[in-house]
Amino acid sequence: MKIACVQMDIAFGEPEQNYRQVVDYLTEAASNGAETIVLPEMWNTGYALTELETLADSTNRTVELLKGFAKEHAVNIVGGSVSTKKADGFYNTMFVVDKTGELVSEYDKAHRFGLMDEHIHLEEGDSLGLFELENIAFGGVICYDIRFPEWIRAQALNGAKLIFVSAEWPEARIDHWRILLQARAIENQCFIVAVNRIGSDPNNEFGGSTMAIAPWGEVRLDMKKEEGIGYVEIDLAEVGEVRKRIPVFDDRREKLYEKFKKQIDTLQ
Ligand SMILES: O=C(O)CCC(=O)C(=O)O
Repeated sequence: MKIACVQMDIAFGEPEQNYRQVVDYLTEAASNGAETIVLPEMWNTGYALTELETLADSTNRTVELLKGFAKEHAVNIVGGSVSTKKADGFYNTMFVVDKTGELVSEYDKAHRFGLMDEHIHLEEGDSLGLFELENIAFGGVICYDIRFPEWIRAQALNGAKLIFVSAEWPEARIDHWRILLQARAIENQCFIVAVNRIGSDPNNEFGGSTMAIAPWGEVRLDMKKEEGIGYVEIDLAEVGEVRKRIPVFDDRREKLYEKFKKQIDTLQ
C-alpha cells in the first residue's frame, strides 16, 4: 500500500483557502500513484475554536469533497479531521472514504485536549474509530488520543494492523509525539502512520515530524519540518511476522489485569 502523508500548513480561520489547498494536495498525491492519502487534524479551520459557529462544517461539505475525489481518482482518503457542527454541538471529526467513494468511518475525537480549550468548545466522541479498507481493519485516532495507550490498544485488539493519527501537535512537545508514537507501534506491534501539521497559529508553533513507524519500531518516514507530501510503502504482512517473533498478544493476561484493576479500586 503506497501511502501519501500531507504535511501542510493550515490557514487559521480560513476554510476556503484550506479547502483549495487540500484539493491541490490530494491531486498531487493521486497523480503520484498514492493508494491512500492522509491529512492532518482540523485542516478546515485550524484551532479557531471561538469562531466555530460560522466556520465549522455544518453542510457535509467535507464528506462530499472527499467522496467525490476518492471515487474519481480511486484512492482511499483518511481525511485527517475537520471541525464539524452537529445537532448537539461542535466536534473534531475524522472522515475516512474508500476508493469507491463510500464513507467508511466518521470518528469524533474521543479525548479533548484541555491545553487547547477543546473541552470548552467541543463535544467528545464515543466511537472506536475502526474501519475497513478492502476488507482489512484499520484504526484512526486524533492527536491527544495517542496519550491514551488503552485507546490505541482497543483498536489493535479489534484487529487494526495499521493505525492512522492526524494531529496539530505543537513543536514544544514534539519529543513526546515521537516517543509516544514509537511506543504505540512497538507495544501494539502494528504500523502507525501519523500526520502532523507545520506552521503556526496565534497560540502555537506546530512541529511537523509526520512519521510512519513499522511494527518493530523502525521509523520508515520522518518529514521533520518539510512542507509537502511524504510517501511510504507499507506491507501489512510485517505485522504478522513481528507478532510471531514476540507473541505479545498471545501472552496478554486479561484476567490478571482485571483482578489488578479491582485491587486498585479497593485501595481508593
Ligand atoms: O498532547 C499534546 O501534547 C498535544 C495534543 C494536541 O495538540 C491536540 O490534541 O490537539
